[in-house]
Amino acid sequence: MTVLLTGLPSAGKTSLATAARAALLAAGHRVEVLDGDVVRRELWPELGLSPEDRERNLTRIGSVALLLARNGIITIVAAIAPYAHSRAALRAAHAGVPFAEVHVATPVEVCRRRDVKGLYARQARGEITGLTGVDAVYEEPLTPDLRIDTTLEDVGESAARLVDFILHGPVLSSPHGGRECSGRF
Ligand SMILES: Nc1ncnc2c1ncn2[C@@H]1O[C@H](COP(=O)(O)OS(=O)(=O)O)[C@@H](OP(=O)(O)O)[C@H]1O
Ligand SMILES: Nc1ncnc2c1ncn2[C@@H]1O[C@H](COP(=O)(O)OP(=O)(O)O)[C@@H](O)[C@H]1O
Repeated sequence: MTVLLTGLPSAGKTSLATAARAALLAAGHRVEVLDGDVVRRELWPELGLSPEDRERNLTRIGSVALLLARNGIITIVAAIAPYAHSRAALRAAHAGVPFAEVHVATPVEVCRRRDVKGLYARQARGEITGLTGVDAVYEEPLTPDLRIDTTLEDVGESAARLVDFILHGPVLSSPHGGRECSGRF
């Protein structure tokens, strides 16, 4: 199964992926995390943040995710993935392999307060432009398989909901592997 965690910078994607991985490993599952920030640095440092490169980034992540997922590894992708059409393409590429889109739906004001990497402050000071959710587009998922607003819970609570969804939610529980195989996409 591939699980895409999509959301704004500082929404909580990396924290949730890391905590969910630990819980799933402890329960005996095989798990990998593909974090946008990490694969960009280690696998394709030539990609920037233009719309074309963001699309390429998700396509490449999707290829790796599919290899892992179809070999029985729970693959958690933590990426901003700002474009609805790129996310739909990722889902479509998983034909026959369970796939779920999880919107880490933390509001931009909360993300700005967290500002883990100082990006919101840098954008406000005019040092960078094209920050997703501020002056670059983030197309909110309209029908995600799961939505997690991290505003009112801690990482452990949100991660527990994510793990429960992965192990017991409709995607893996369905005899057809969730809606990916339902013909809607
Ligand atoms: N302008 C701007 N907009 C968005 N993000 C920025 C920007 N500049 C740097 N960064 C950092 O780059 C990380 C990009 O992560 P992704 O690969 O997940 O992005 S994308 O899906 O290709 O849009 C992203 O990682 P996360 O903070 O973990 O989400 C940012 O830390
Ligand atoms: N319920 C929660 N889920 C995830 N992160 C949370 C939550 N509550 C607070 N946070 C904090 O929000 C920040 C999210 O940062 P990070 O995971 O790096 O975000 P992203 O990968 O989306 O850029 C972390 O400092 C984390 O501790």
